[in-house]
Amino acid sequence: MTQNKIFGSLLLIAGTTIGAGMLALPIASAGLGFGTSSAIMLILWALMAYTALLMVEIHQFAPSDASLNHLAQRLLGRKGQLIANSALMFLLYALCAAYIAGGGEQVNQKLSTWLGLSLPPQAGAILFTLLIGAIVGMGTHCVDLINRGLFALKLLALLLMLALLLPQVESPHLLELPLNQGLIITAIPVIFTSFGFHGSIPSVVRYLGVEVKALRRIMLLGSALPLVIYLLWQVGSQGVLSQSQLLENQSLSSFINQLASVLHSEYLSSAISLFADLALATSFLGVSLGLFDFMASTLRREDNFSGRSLTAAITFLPPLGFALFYPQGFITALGYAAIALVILAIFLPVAMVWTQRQTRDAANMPTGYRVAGGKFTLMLATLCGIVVIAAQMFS
Ligand SMILES: N[C@@H](Cc1ccccc1)C(=O)O
Repeated sequence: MTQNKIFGSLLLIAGTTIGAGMLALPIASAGLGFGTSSAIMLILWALMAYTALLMVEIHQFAPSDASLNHLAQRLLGRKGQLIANSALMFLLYALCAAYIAGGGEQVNQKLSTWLGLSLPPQAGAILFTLLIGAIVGMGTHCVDLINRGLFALKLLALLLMLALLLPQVESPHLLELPLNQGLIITAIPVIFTSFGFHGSIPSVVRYLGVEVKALRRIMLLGSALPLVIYLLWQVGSQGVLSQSQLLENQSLSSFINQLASVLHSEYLSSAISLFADLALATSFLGVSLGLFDFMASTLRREDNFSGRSLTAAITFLPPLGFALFYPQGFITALGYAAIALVILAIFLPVAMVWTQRQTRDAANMPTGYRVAGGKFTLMLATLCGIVVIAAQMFS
């Protein structure tokens, strides 16, 4: 196993995590203040890193090409497999819906500033979906090539944005107290989704092989990197805008415009807008390709033009429908994604580890690697998952 592969896997995990959800962080945590929102971020990061380690514990006794579907079936039976597949489908649909709504807002914004067109909000969503849908329809190879290029650009735009934004921070903004503690409830699900990446764990295991030590390091570092970047992004955005200014903007494009208007730098506004566009495009490409492949294998359509068109329609029309009804539904859809993500990234890993530990102990098999904390931590993680779902239901 080369250092190169480890580095590649780290980037894969960090790259899936740092998506358009990051754009929602300052909007969703508006009114909470920097201190409270950072504390929530730390807790949710620890939760996600813990369950990623649980997945490593599960993968160690399975073939290196095992998918989530396979693991759920082996450890939890048909019912577990059904739950895993339904949660995955719901997660991918909700994320696509969020990305289309967010991307649509950005496209509309561009059309009005560049061409002076003022189109209904739905037009942007349709254009954005057609563009990304056409790329996904051309196949994995095409998505891979375009995604690599956009991904590299996204990282550059991110670094540039942070480098320009951080010097403008005014520390008094960062010390503001929460305006309303009740806002925590709306913030939790969105922050939780922004730390999600668990769908990529099987791909990393397949790529690296079942190397427990390396996998553990990758899960911890690959999720810690987004944590650092998110905290810097929060310092940047919450340090430039006051809590009440942040609270005024509940849509993506108005938040970006607001940031641009208080920052007296053309470059910085362009870097933020460029990063937002790239984050939306790469997230949507990655997630919709996942959904497309999932649908293609579930429906077993043939791989010809009519088969692919039908799969594309099933992949893109439902989330587009959502975005047409709720053009400002970016944050809302990210919140709903959290429900499915709790099932996939908390409940399933906990249930699978629980079963695996019990069967191995009962049969006196070697324990192998076990994540620290025992039953208590498994139950604590489950409780946190219930809190996230409850927060989404009541917000
Ligand atoms: N973390 C991603 C969302 C995501 C969740 C779960 C799996 C994959 C992606 C984002 O910020 O956009």
